[in-house]
Amino acid sequence: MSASQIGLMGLGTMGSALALNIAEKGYDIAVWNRTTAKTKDFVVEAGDLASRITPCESLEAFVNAIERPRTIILMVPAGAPVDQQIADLEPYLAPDDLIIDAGNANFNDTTRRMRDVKFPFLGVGVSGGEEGARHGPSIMVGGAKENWERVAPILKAIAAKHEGEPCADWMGEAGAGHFVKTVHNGIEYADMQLIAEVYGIMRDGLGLGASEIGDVFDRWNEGVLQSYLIEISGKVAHTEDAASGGPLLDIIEDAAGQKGTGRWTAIEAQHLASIVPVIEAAVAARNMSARRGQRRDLQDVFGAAPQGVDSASIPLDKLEAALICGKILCYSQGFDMIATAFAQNGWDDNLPGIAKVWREGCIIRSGMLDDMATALAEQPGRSLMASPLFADRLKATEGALRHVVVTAMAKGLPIPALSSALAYFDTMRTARGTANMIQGQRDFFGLHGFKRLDDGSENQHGPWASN
Ligand SMILES: NC(=O)C1=CN([C@@H]2O[C@H](COP(=O)(O)OP(=O)(O)OC[C@H]3O[C@@H](n4cnc5c(N)ncnc54)[C@H](OP(=O)(O)O)[C@@H]3O)[C@@H](O)[C@H]2O)C=CC1
Ligand SMILES: O=C(CO)[C@H](O)[C@H](O)COP(=O)(O)O
Repeated sequence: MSASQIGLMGLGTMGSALALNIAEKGYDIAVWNRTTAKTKDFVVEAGDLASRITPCESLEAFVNAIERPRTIILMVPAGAPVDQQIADLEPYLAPDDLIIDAGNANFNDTTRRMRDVKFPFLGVGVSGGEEGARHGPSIMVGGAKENWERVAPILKAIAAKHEGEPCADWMGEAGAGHFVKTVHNGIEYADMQLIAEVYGIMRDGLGLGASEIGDVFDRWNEGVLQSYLIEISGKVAHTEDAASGGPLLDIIEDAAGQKGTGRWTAIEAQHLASIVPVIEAAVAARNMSARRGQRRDLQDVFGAAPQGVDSASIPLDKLEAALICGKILCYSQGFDMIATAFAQNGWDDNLPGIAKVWREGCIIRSGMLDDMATALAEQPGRSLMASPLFADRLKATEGALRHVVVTAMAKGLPIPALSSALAYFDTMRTARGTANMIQGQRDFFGLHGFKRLDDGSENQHGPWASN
């Protein structure tokens, strides 16, 4: 067989799907996996595509199977496995061979590797789960532009397409690709949490069954909320469990797992002094979900909080509008965070380009992202919330969000992300805030100084009243 055009290491869920996608697009690919048995199984399961795949049992054979200058994709867990794979490859590589880390790396690690790895290196975020990797993911590339240009044809070929346009693009230098993927995942957490909260309102407040809730999500998926996450939420709610004969959703433990990318977004937001409270609320909510024992204990102490809500008091169209409002606010926070990080890192940001790459293939793909790409292009440097289209949508839905938050909170239904979205909106649309009190307190106890509004003078102090 002639040399493969590309190599891929790590034939897990994502790597094997990506390798098949690459082969299907007409590229010859060499593959290697730590556990050799999986490599053998993979080729058997590749069917007709096996003719384009060169399975390798040793790293040396793998590297030698790839045409030079080589391109090698790593699809292994973040952290030490990536460093280990790079170190193991090093003795076999030539100086112009390109390594692509396509896993969910922490962008700080990617920036470090970009500096320390002796070979051209790209940090690439891939989203879409197994199905996306197999048939067209969203691909966010970071690193030197000339390295992106080396692999752009193949990455664009395997990416999802929006009206023919590939959802794969260069996000910027260094760790920019993995940074954008991290914020994507932060938004993914927030979007999922907002959906889970309206599910909770329907289940515990309105007393709807799983299948009825599935119908609601199906209907919403025909409107402004059309998205992959709403679509799969409908499917999850409709699924019956053969063993119990009831909805599968009802017997799934209410403790969410997490691999850490949402947490990375929240941590990075704090480093940047960026404002992503809905994402932070979603990460906290996953953490709270995992404390099942503590929640049971506190329910014993205080009694169960959720009370039924009169169905007339939260009509489903208001709930839909509240979700639309919360979603716009959380995406707005995510885009603001990317803009802040890119400015601090000296990377050129292209927020409309990022929204375009997210339109198809990724977990947060939705109709709304197309509108966001347009809105962000119309007003560069301005928050999505202030764009004419989304300002109008916020004005049209803000009342519903307020109504749902007030009603749900009055009944003790937990809605950390929805309520945080509303608090963010109210804070950010209030020109005269309350931090003058904090500045007064800081100066009172620590002489930290304040700025006067009347004459603009800085670093002013009391005197403060003594009683
Ligand atoms: N699953 C998903 O939906 C998505 C995952 N990702 C990211 O893609 C990457 C891979 O995830 P996924 O395919 O789900 O993971 P899997 O657990 O399915 O597969 C992991 C792969 O990495 C290999 N591996 C694990 N540890 C090491 C190591 N120390 N050295 C060498 N190889 C190792 C495994 O080999 P072996 O067979 O020997 O165990 C296996 O091939 C991760 O970074 C993940 O965060 C990104 C987007 C979506
Ligand atoms: O990157 C992804 C999708 O974009 C992965 O599915 C991600 O690993 C899911 O994250 P978590 O396990 O933390 O929910």
